[in-house]
Amino acid sequence: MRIAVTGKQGQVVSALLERGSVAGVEIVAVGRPELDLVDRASIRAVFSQIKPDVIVSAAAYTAVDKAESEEELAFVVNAEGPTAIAEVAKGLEIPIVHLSTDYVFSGDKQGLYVETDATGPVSAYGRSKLAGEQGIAAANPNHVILRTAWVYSPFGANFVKTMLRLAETRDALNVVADQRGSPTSALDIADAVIAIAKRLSADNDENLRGIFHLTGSGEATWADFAEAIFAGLKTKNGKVVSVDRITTADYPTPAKRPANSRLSNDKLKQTYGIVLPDWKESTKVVLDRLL
Ligand SMILES: NC(=O)C1=CN([C@@H]2O[C@H](COP(=O)(O)OP(=O)(O)OC[C@H]3O[C@@H](n4cnc5c(N)ncnc54)[C@H](OP(=O)(O)O)[C@@H]3O)[C@@H](O)[C@H]2O)C=CC1
Ligand SMILES: Cc1cn([C@H]2C[C@H](O)[C@@H](COP(=O)(O)OP(=O)(O)O[C@H]3O[C@@H](C)C(=O)[C@@H](O)[C@H]3O)O2)c(=O)[nH]c1=O
Ligand SMILES: [Mg+2]
Repeated sequence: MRIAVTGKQGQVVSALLERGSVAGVEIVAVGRPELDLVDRASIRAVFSQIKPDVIVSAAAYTAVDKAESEEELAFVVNAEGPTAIAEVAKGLEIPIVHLSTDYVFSGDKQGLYVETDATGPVSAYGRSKLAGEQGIAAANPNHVILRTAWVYSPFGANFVKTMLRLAETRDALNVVADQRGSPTSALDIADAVIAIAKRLSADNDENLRGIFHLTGSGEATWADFAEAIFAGLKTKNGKVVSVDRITTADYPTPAKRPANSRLSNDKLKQTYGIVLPDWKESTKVVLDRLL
């Protein structure tokens, strides 16, 4: 099976390239310059040459704060581009698996978010990703939209790498303790995406299509996540960094973030039998590679 995935250096595309060889699946990464999400002509040209069985739409404008001042560009990259890719997939009669985000929700709900809950993004990034979900669903019924969250990995830019970098020069860090979600390893996402892509290309069942939540098991605040990272750092090289637990109000940012980002993964478990490992276990795996 051949999977075309958008982007070249991103976390999820990098994880797919690594995990694809383990799973015996050919992964073809398509990104700039051949495929630029702001250039519709490049989107139409590239996939018919690759002849994939499934397209994975992983490329995105992910700079959450910067998107507040570049909302138009975020919409082109996160909504118009992926919608055009879904149209291409429709023309090729193949499924598209698209990555979306917890940031499509407001964070005001008390419990876990399920797939049918009302969306209500509170940031430009979240609005652009929601528009992407809607465009894809309208363009190609043969789609799976995977809402994940708090992605980290040995690749690209992410919270784990930021914490380790800051730890080089600091003994204590202020980290928000009133936003709750589930850190998710891109390596675990890649394994799930490959399993889902295999099922989709073999089975037309419409129950396999639609929106699914896909996050690491367990939950944490960003402060909990930072503490787990620094616990791993201490074990590895003895460096001690303490976390001062602060509120969102004490950490002003251009973009608002949901206070509650916790997503129920029951639908994915029931439909596909997929459950991601606990975030603490996967954090250790990533720290082992980074340290
Ligand atoms: N990171 C996170 O915490 C979360 C991410 N997601 C979603 O998961 C998906 C994967 O995220 P992640 O791997 O972390 O993303 P990254 O930020 O690591 O990578 C972004 C990717 O998008 C590509 N890209 C950006 N702009 C363009 C463009 N104009 N044309 C072509 N490619 C472009 C980049 O290209 P290049 O290779 O050239 O740099 C890169 O490969 C995204 O859809 C994201 O919205 C969902 C929840 C959380
Ligand atoms: C660096 C730093 C961040 N923070 C806070 C800010 C923020 O609330 C939280 C996480 O910071 P980040 O900049 O990594 O967060 P952010 O870029 O908003 O992460 C999001 O990215 C997009 C792409 C998604 O789709 C989301 O699921 C989520 O992963 O931690 C601190 O409290 N202290 C710090 O030293
Ligand atoms: Mg960020």
